[in-house]
Amino acid sequence: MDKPFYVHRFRYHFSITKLLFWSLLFLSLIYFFFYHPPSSSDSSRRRLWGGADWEYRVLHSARPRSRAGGRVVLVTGAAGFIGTHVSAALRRRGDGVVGLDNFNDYYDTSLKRGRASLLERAGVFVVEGDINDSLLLKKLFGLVKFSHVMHLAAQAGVRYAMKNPSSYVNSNVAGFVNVLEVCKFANPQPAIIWASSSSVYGLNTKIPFSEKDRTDQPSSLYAATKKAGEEIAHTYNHIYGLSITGLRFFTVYGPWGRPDMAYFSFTRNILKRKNVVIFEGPDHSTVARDFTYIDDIVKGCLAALDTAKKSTGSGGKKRGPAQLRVFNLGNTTPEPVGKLVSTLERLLKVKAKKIVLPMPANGDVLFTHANVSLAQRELGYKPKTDLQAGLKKFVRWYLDYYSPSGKKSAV
Ligand SMILES: O=C(O)[C@H]1O[C@H](OP(=O)(O)OP(=O)(O)OC[C@H]2O[C@@H](n3ccc(=O)[nH]c3=O)[C@H](O)[C@@H]2O)[C@H](O)[C@@H](O)[C@@H]1O
Repeated sequence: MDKPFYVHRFRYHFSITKLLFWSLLFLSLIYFFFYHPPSSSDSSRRRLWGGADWEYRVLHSARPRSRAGGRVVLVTGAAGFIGTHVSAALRRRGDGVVGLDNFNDYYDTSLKRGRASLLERAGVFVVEGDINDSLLLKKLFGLVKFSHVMHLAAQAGVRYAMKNPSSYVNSNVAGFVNVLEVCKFANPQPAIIWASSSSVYGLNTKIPFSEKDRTDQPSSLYAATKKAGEEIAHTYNHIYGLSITGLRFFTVYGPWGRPDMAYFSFTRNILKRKNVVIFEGPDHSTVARDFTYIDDIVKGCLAALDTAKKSTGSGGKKRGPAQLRVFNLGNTTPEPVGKLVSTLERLLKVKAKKIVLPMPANGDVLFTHANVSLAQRELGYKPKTDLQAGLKKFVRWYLDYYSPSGKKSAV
């Protein structure tokens, strides 16, 4: 028997509604996943900072212990290796310190979180955010009158630049410009001390490397972005009167160090009985580095900050010439990578499984050696820790940190 007319009509409407419902659901899912990736949206990034409690923590951290003449320092890359040690040292002597770090996953983020917890206990709040986030930087400068910016946030590592070139441009060029842009409008403008690198000497063969030597032959994109930073610093100093000091660090090592660096990964591999690859130069020549211990670097950073003159601009305009400096901070005693390995073997009491390979064309240079006479004259910089003594402290920290009950050592 034929169904009544209204039954057909009802079925027809029902299937149209169903079709509409599923199409809308499908379209909204496409919109959600393709146009709204949850991890990269501005709003989700912004949720990491802001609010009354957050502001209180920033202001509390920024307060110097002695109100008269205390410095107030923004340390970018504060959860990084050098950033942690410098922040802790500034706080120990009574300066106001606010840290900033994006906690990216270039290496083990739990190590970065561990460093930030140490700083937290020392009275330094590490704001989670990116140097490319202008809103965040403006907010921080709106809350706090920073006298100095210690800009240590960067994409580090020489060889990784071949794998992820854009991260170097993003952090070391765009990020640095963003920091300087905010500093130029700040009132008062802060003095800026920032991390350049020994890698700017590139293919320079004149040794030891002096600040007067040529730096126009970078051998890696990492080096090129650090060299670009030095040129950018010149521009902001020239146009806006920002006082800027660049520090060329030479292969810095020590407790709470970077797992991507040779001394750290060699230690891990030796203990795990894995191979350790030692690069050699042409005709079996040794590759050497002017390995510099973290405590010497921290002293150099603090001296650079203490001798930095004030910026001269205001309201984004230059009012007079400002200080522009570059210093080598090295150890002055290059050591072959083979000696790094034999010292670690002795300290760890384990024989390394060594493999010697020709250095691949990966941006590495054969040799670094710092002439630090300028830093000695102007900053009173005098490195005191040799490789053996420095590695001993590193190994002690490493064994403690990675022991089952570890992760408690102080900076
Ligand atoms: O001084 C600097 O400017 C730079 O120092 C280090 O760069 P690098 O000297 O290459 O430090 P490591 O990665 O620890 O390498 C040290 C030496 O070990 C060698 N190496 C590294 C890894 C490896 O598996 N085998 C090996 O022989 C490298 O060729 C290099 O000669 C840092 O990683 C950079 O961020 C920093 O800017």
